[in-house]
Amino acid sequence: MNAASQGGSSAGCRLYLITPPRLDLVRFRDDLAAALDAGDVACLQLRLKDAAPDDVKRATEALMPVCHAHDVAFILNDDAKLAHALGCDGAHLGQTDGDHAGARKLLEGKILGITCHASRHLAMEAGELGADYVAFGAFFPTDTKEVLHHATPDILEWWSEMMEIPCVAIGGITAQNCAPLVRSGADFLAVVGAVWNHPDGPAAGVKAMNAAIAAA
Ligand SMILES: Cc1ncc(COP(=O)(O)OP(=O)(O)O)c(N)n1
Ligand SMILES: Cc1nc(C(=O)O)sc1CCOP(=O)(O)O
Ligand SMILES: [Mg+2]
Repeated sequence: MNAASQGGSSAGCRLYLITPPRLDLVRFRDDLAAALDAGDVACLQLRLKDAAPDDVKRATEALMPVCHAHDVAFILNDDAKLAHALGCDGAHLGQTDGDHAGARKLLEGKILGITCHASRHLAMEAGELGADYVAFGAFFPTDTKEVLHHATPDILEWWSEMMEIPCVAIGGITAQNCAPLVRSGADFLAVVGAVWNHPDGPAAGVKAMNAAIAAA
C-alpha cells in the first residue's frame, strides 16, 4: 500500500475503512465523501457480502471516483479477478477466497492484502508470495461479522519487528480500544462500525479514530 501509506498520523498508523456489508449506494456515496473530507484515510475496501457482480460493478463505479478524488486507494474484497476487471487499486483476499499466488500475478503493481487471522504461519506464507499487507484479527468482539479467530497485540509486535511488509489490525476496533494496537506496530486499523455506526455520523467517526491513533 505504498502510495496510500504516505502522509499519515504521527504514530505512522493509518485508518483503513471497510464499507458496511450492505448499503444504499446513493446515501452511502454522500456518507463516504463526508468521511473522506473529515481526515486522513489510506484506503476503502468495498465489502458487499453476497452481492452480484453487477451490483459490485455499480458500487465500484459510484465509489471509486470519490476515493480517487480524495487520494484514497479503492480495494475490492473477495474477488481478485473482478478487482482486475473493474480497475480497482487492489483486492483483499481471505484464506478461502481463491488462489493467492494467481491473484498476485494478476494484480501485478496493484495492492494485494491477505487475511492471516491470528496465524504467524499464514502471515509468513502471505509475505513470501508477495502480499502488500497482512491482516490480523479479530482483536475485539464485533457485531459486523461472526469471527472464528481471535488475535492479540503480540502478533503485531512480532510481525512489525521482523518484517517490512505492513500489517493491518481488524475486528471490533474503536477509538476507545485502539491504542494498544497502534503501540504494538499496526500500520493500519481497519474498521467498519467505528466509522459507519458512529452516533454522530461517519465524519465524526473518522475524526475520532484519527485523534485516537495520533494520541496512542
Ligand atoms: C483488512 C481486512 N482484513 C481482514 C478481512 C477479512 O477477510 P476474510 O477473512 O476474507 O473475510 P470476509 O471479509 O470476506 O468476510 C477483510 N475483509 N479486510
Ligand atoms: C470484515 C472483518 N474481518 C474480520 C477478521 O477478523 O478477519 S473482523 C471483521 C469485521 C470488522 O468490522 P468492525 O470494525 O465493525 O468490527
Ligand atoms: Mg473474504
